[in-house]
Amino acid sequence: MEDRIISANLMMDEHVAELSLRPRYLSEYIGQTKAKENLKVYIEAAKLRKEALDHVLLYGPPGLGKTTLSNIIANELGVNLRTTSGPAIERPGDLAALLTNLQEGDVLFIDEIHRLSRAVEEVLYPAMEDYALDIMIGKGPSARSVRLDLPRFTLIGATTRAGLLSAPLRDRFGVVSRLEYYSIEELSFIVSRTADLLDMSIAGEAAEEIAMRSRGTPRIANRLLKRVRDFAQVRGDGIITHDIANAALELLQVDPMGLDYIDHKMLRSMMTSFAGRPVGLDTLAATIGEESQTIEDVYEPYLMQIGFLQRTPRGRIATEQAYRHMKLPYPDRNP
Ligand SMILES: Nc1ncnc2c1ncn2[C@@H]1O[C@H](COP(=O)(O)OP(=O)(O)OP(=O)(O)O)[C@@H](O)[C@H]1O
Ligand SMILES: [Mg+2]
Repeated sequence: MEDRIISANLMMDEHVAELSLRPRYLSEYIGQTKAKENLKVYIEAAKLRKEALDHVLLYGPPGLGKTTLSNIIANELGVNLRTTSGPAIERPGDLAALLTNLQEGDVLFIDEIHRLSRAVEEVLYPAMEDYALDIMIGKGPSARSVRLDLPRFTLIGATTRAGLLSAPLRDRFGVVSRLEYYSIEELSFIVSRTADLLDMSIAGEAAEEIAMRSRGTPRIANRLLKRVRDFAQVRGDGIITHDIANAALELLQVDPMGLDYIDHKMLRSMMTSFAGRPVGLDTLAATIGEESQTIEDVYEPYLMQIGFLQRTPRGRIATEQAYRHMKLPYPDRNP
């Protein structure tokens, strides 16, 4: 799954490239109007009052710009950003060390915050609520708890799976923003912006073509653009025309809706092997040889977003639109 060109997850060799493409200020951050407008007000207010920004939870599918947005928030506030992730904080002491090293107003960014252990989470509650750290001194009957004051800081948590967050943790975020898939227009803009940054020459229609096949995800758009550029340099004169973009995307086996062979395999199997009847997640997973979790987290959200797949109480079904896309006859359920 990881070598799918349309995977929204970060690939091994993309870390450095992404750094240079990340917008640094809200004004450069394309789309996500709702989240952006809200944050703009909160950031402005925090700066006016010279207070730390309320804790922020960002959630949504991979590659939509959660990490980017956290960087921007710290930038706009003009404070330091410390970055860590749920799995990296193994013991409560690790978190305590991070917290005591913060300065007034700093942002602590915890990626994959749904993966924090219970014990670590418990340290986080008083830290978020009262800017305090409760530590135990000594052992056995003489042990006592001491409360340490922490600087006023902002926690930004990011997760692709908000449903896995415990209620007490979720409740402690004052600002909760859900990132949405991007429109074709927004993605075209992102593609053009990236092309500019990388000194590429690209036609408007080519940018739009790449945008249409990027599954609403900037990370995928940027990746497709780079692969199309390779093609333009080898097969053409380096300029990305609409024809070159189409030919390259064809070769990369990303169809006009951004679906690849695994999406096709899954849809075709629902349409033929199961003849359009509702299919349970596990059955579907076994049939196409993928894990249920992967289907649920990675393939399904986009297929549902574009109206190709529906979840019903009895299982997953492909919609009429999906049949049309796959050029298969839609089973008539009301003969
Ligand atoms: N609004 C945007 N405008 C322009 N580029 C963007 C935007 N959002 C994301 N990008 C680009 O997409 C890439 C991926 O974004 P980012 O790493 O922030 O996603 P993420 O939501 O943190 O993903 P993950 O869930 O994998 O951590 C960035 O390198 C950036 O270049
Ligand atoms: Mg991220």
